[in-house]
Amino acid sequence: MSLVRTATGERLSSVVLTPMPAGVDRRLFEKTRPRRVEPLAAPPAGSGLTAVPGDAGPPLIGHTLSYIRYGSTFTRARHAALGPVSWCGFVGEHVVIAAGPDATHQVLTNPDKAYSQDGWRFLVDDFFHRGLMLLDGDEHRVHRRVMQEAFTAPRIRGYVDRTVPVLREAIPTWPRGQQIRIYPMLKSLTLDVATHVFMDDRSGPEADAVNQAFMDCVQAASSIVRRDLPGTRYRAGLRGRALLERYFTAALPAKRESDGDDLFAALCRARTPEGEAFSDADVVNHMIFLMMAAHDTSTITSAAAAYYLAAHPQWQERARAESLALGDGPPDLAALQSLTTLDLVIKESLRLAAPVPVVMRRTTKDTALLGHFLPAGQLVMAAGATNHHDPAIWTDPDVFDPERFAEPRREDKAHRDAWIPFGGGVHKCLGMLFGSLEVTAILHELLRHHRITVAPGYEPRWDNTSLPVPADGLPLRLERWTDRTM
Ligand code: HEM
Repeated sequence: MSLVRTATGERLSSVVLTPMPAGVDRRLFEKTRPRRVEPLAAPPAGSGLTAVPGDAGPPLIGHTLSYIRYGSTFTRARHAALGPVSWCGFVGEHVVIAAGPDATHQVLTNPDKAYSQDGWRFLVDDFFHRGLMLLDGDEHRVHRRVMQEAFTAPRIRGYVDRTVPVLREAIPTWPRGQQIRIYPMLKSLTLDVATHVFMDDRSGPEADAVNQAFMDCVQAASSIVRRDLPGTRYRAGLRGRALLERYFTAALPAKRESDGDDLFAALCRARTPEGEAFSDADVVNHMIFLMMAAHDTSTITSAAAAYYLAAHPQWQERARAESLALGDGPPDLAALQSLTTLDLVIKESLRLAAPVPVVMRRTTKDTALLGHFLPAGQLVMAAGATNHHDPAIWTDPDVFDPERFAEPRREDKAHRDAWIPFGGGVHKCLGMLFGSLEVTAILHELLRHHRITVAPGYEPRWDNTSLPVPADGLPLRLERWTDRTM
């Protein structure tokens, strides 16, 4: 795999994402359709199972580049062409795509303990080693129970109270009357929130080095060159990981003594009623993973929601009216939860632009998925974002229509796995509540100060090299909201 990635080159994704005229793009997408459908592995005789259908795609790289360019449009097309269980060539392996609510449900709930998190470890272990999402079985259960102590309602209330001042300081100063790339601005903001809320208030050169190390780890996790070679993102990521380990290890003794209300202090103190607690190494590993899990996903969600609010001014006005009605004081958890229009808009943004469109697993033994045979050691991609566009569940699935989440429609209730941006089963996102509140607080502050607009006809393009991020930084404009000049 590393050879394949080395051969394809470090900056390939930017070439793969080159904008093209719609007709050319359509023809290019046509080429990703399975040509010669082949079985993945022969089912055991007499098992009654069928082979998974699919195709490897171009030699060595398989369909990796198609996924980078088309993301969940690619997995949806595979679902339409080959059904809920198919396979394709991907990052030098063959991956099974589990698409649609029944297939994802079985993989995520994992009733036969046939799926492990090795699908993630294979991609990101060098940088997020022993993060909660990378653990399995009893070890994962114990670590999750301990970590839950840092995500109780009172703790989350405290994190929200630490988040809001960071947003109120930054967002009103964002430039108006010119095009801004909202994605990098939100990324820097959510990284500030994460350092403030998770690690306590820090500033100065050390904070900058720590933030840079996080960004290096995130970039390295999706780099095409997977070797410690000079000048590569991968080497920068390995160095970043080493710096983070040193930083958190050095800060740990003081944190263990502190009674702070940041997440780092909370993890040091976390203890289950049975007395289970984290070792020093556990706290360091979890902090590094949590910083990544928390800020990238919130950035993508707030960027997508800001775009949809800009593209749908009637929803923007409706959400703004509720935000203004809250008054000028800093909102607490209850106030943020009362913003029902933003809640609908965020849910619809998470449906249409899921920040984690697929989750990775690997089979630990031969198993069956919806009547198909999966051999042991098989890489599996549970493509939850395909469910978000299923016409059997959603009316006009490609249309932005937040009302679909409101009573009496509640289209999300059509199936347990209809809407799964936070995953499902034992690995379901532990930061779901805090992440949603953070995004709500960001949009609330944006709406209180600015009107958000977007150029007519603009369509976001997503780079799916790792989590989907706007390929062009998502150009929007901020105006004074009292202006009627849109
Ligand atoms: C909109 C924001 C977010 C989205 C869409 C999101 C999505 C996800 C998804 C899909 C998973 C499941 C991965 C899997 O099954 O393999 C996950 C796991 C996780 N997330 Fe989030 N996440 C978000 C925000 C956050 C935040 C803010 C935090 C922490 C403060 C967080 C912490 C975690 C943790 C610890 C796990 C691993 C859980 C486990 O393995 O038991 N996430 N997230």
